[in-house]
Amino acid sequence: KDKHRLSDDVERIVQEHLKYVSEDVSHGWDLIHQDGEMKVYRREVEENGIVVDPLKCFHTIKGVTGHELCQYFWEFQYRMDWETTLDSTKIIEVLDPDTMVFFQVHKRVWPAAQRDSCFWSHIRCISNSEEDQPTWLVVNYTTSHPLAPIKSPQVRLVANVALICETIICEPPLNPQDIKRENIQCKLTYVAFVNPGGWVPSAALRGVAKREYPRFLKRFTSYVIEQTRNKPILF
Ligand SMILES: O=S(=O)(CCO)c1ccc(-c2ccc(C3CCCC3)c([C@@H]3C[C@@H]3c3ccccn3)c2)cc1
Repeated sequence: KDKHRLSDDVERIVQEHLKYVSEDVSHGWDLIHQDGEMKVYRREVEENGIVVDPLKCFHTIKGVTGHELCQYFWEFQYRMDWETTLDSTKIIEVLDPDTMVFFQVHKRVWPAAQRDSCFWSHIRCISNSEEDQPTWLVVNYTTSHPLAPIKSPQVRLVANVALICETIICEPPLNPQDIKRENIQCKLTYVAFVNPGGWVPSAALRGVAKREYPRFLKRFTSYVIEQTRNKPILF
């Protein structure tokens, strides 16, 4: 793999997420939303009076693979089909076939000032030998970039987000070619560390997060189920 200027950062953050994903949420996390298989947890954390609550979501989605979920989350061309909280998104640099930098303007959430964000976004397949299916992940991590100048009144968000997906084959048929969508499901873990980048009233931001994250995850997963329904399975 040819290295690029962010290769070491990407490697470090991916390894951090792989360590963190299995940490349990039994201590210090509040279950803020449950809808069927979807469980959304949050820890209340403030840094210099700014709410930076970590968010962790676990979900099991039937009929799609982790590769499919990560592909639709990472690929740029689908972004505005499922993302309803953005005014715009654009790729500003491609670092390698699995890593790009994008710039986004988020819809304004009154009373906060409008936020924009600049992330490197990396997709990766981690094939753990003993398991039958690999783990797929996408990490979105804030980076600065000359083509994403900070322009007031917009406030630059700081975020570290990961979508980590395991694929499970239920009652695998003897011949792998015969696997159907009803035989597969995906265990998804979504973690988001978002610092709004400037002061937002705590109660308002906590209310927005509590409403928007579950909505965002439900909309995204429903979108992927719909898009993949009649397509060949992408393992
Ligand atoms: O998964 S991603 O990487 C998908 C990239 O397209 C991602 C998701 C969400 C955000 C995000 C951006 C802004 C805000 C706030 C901060 C002040 C005013 C807006 C929030 C707060 C938590 C609430 C929120 C949660 C979900 C969706 C929108 N709003 C979240 C950033 C990246």
